[in-house]
Amino acid sequence: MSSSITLPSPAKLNLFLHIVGRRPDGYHELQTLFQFLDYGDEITFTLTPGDARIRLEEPVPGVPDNDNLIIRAARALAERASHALPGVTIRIQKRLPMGGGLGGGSSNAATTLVALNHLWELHLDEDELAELGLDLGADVPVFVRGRSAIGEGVGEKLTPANPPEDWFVVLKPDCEINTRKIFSEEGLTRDTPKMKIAPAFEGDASRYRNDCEDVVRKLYPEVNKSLEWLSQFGPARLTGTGACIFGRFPTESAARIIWESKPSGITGFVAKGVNHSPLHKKLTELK
Ligand SMILES: C[C@@](CO)(OP(=O)(O)O)[C@H](O)COP(=O)(O)OP(=O)(O)OC[C@H]1O[C@@H](n2ccc(N)nc2=O)[C@H](O)[C@@H]1O
Ligand SMILES: Nc1ncnc2c1ncn2[C@@H]1O[C@H](COP(=O)(O)OP(=O)(O)O)[C@@H](O)[C@H]1O
Repeated sequence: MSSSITLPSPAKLNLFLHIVGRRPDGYHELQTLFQFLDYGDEITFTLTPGDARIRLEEPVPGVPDNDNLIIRAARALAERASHALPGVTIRIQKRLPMGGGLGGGSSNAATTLVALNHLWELHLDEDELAELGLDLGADVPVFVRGRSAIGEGVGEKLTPANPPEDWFVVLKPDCEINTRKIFSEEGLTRDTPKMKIAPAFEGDASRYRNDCEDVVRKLYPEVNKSLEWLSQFGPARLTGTGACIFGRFPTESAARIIWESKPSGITGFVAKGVNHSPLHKKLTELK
């Protein structure tokens, strides 16, 4: 087996996000529809026999290595091994904005768990990896499992879903949003009635909301302005707790026309929504 592997670490969108209650520990209970994008970071893992260290070739700017979810995921997995493991050097090509609601950090953690389970030949099954991932972040399990899904609880109870694989214009307003801050806002909607989730949800996600959107629009005028602009062309939403927003289009060319006309100074990208994670697709091709 090759001792080096390069794998995608895709973004997710929350096509809708309802807050349906609060747990005794203060965490919010959600109902959210996750879909992956065929766009994200890329991570290369190279085993280093003779050097037991788990290290990043270069730090992610602003994230100390010990806090980096890639390192934390690799260490958590290594603890599960019953024998000495070769070390690993990890290189990340970061494309996803941090604090964007695209799940970049969680996706990096999931790609690390899946990649090193393979390279280290640990044979943990999907349930075990998802459980390890949940300790790192609520969004990690859906990235480990790699199928679009409705998330309940804090996002860890997953029911597979098949939303249409539309094209998206994703815009990143010029601000970083802290998830904790949004969840502690007094004015946040926390009592959206729970929906009954049918298996293989295929409904029209644009009929549903993101309950964080009103609060985020009020606190971050940049997000409000971008949403107003994108909404002219069709349904537009916030993903997660922001800051990124997305508009949905039936074809790539329709999305690109809007992307080309965006106001100057806004960053972002055009990507396709996919119900099977590019991570798992690539891994299957390699096996
Ligand atoms: C909102 C979502 C939707 O996909 O995504 P992002 O916007 O972060 O991408 C996630 O549920 C984000 O979950 P998670 O990754 O665990 O969030 P963290 O940044 O660890 O949470 C920071 C803090 O927000 C609060 N928090 C988080 C999640 C949740 N369901 N209820 C909460 O009350 C808690 O106080 C927590 O300590
Ligand atoms: N590998 C990583 N990539 C991105 N962020 C990371 C990583 N490891 C830890 N973090 C921390 O996680 C926070 C949330 O990042 P991210 O998951 O990209 O955003 P969001 O949860 O809003 O989608 C960052 O602000 C950063 O401090």
